[in-house]
Amino acid sequence: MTNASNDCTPAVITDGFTKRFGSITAVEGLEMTVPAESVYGLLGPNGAGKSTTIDALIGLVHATEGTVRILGMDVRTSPVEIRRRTGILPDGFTPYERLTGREHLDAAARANGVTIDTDEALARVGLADAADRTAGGYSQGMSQRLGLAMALVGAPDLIILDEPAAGLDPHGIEMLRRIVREEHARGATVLLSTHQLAQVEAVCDTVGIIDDGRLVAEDSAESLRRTVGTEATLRVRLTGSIDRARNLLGELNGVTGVTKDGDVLVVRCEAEQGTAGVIAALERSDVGLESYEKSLPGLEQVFEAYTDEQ
Ligand SMILES: Nc1ncnc2c1ncn2[C@@H]1O[C@H](COP(=O)(O)OP(=O)(O)OP(=O)(O)O)[C@@H](O)[C@H]1O
Repeated sequence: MTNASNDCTPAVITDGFTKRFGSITAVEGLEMTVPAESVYGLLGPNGAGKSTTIDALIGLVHATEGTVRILGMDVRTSPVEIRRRTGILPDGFTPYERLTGREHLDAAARANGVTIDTDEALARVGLADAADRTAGGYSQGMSQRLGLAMALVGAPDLIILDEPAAGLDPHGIEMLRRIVREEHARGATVLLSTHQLAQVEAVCDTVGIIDDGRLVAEDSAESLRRTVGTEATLRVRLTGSIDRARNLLGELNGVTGVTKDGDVLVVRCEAEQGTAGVIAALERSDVGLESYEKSLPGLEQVFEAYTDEQ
């Protein structure tokens, strides 16, 4: 399959994409750009418009207004070529009950005009032992694993995963993350849609946040974190006097607040760099530093800042 790394055309561009269902506007004027070779997380609360957007990318719904381009091609005029170069795990994937896992993969390979090592493809998603069982007897997590294996058939340039962690146990989630990283490393673009922040935090380098049908933020995960502040927090345990430590740190440069939370001292610093000074000051003093935990702004704060979650 064509390697997407040959050019830097964005893997997905939507221009003013709007989708209405009767009087309901599911998505409005979406301007989304998924850079080539990125791992892009489309994040949003329930009903935000994620699935409608993904459905438009994969040709399941047609735009009421605007355009959608995948790998440089318009979804309306090049559906076959786009389909050939794109792997899809749809939301709530359900396999054919009467076909085995192996038969599903063989069918996907035939449809893509490629030959694959079916055993290896099934082993990669942890289904080696269930290869010859009919999928009607698969659990939700096993079905999801099969859907993922089908999305990877033919080493597509763009892999679109809608709520890929649904039904997966912790081992399955670890497998999913490993596979996303491996596909990214071979040059594929991965677009995953989810309302689970942990999935995005773990693998995505670029994030789009959709809320109420509109893209409210899109940037690198790092830049988005910076928009909600650089403040770092230390939670410190001491063997000595917590009040003495509080007085000591209150005077320190770069410290914006010192409070008590039970027997834990909570120290807020302007930036991460300031935390080293706090630790050094505590170590030099006689307050007996026992342990500390550091936390930085995460995507959770970004998500809260950009969406009006109730
Ligand atoms: N076929 C449809 N007919 C009518 N309304 C629809 C249809 N599909 C989606 N909608 C509406 O469009 C809005 C966006 O729905 P969508 O499924 O795209 O959200 P989502 O972000 O994927 O949500 P979730 O995380 O809950 O899956 C919702 O208000 C939904 O009710």
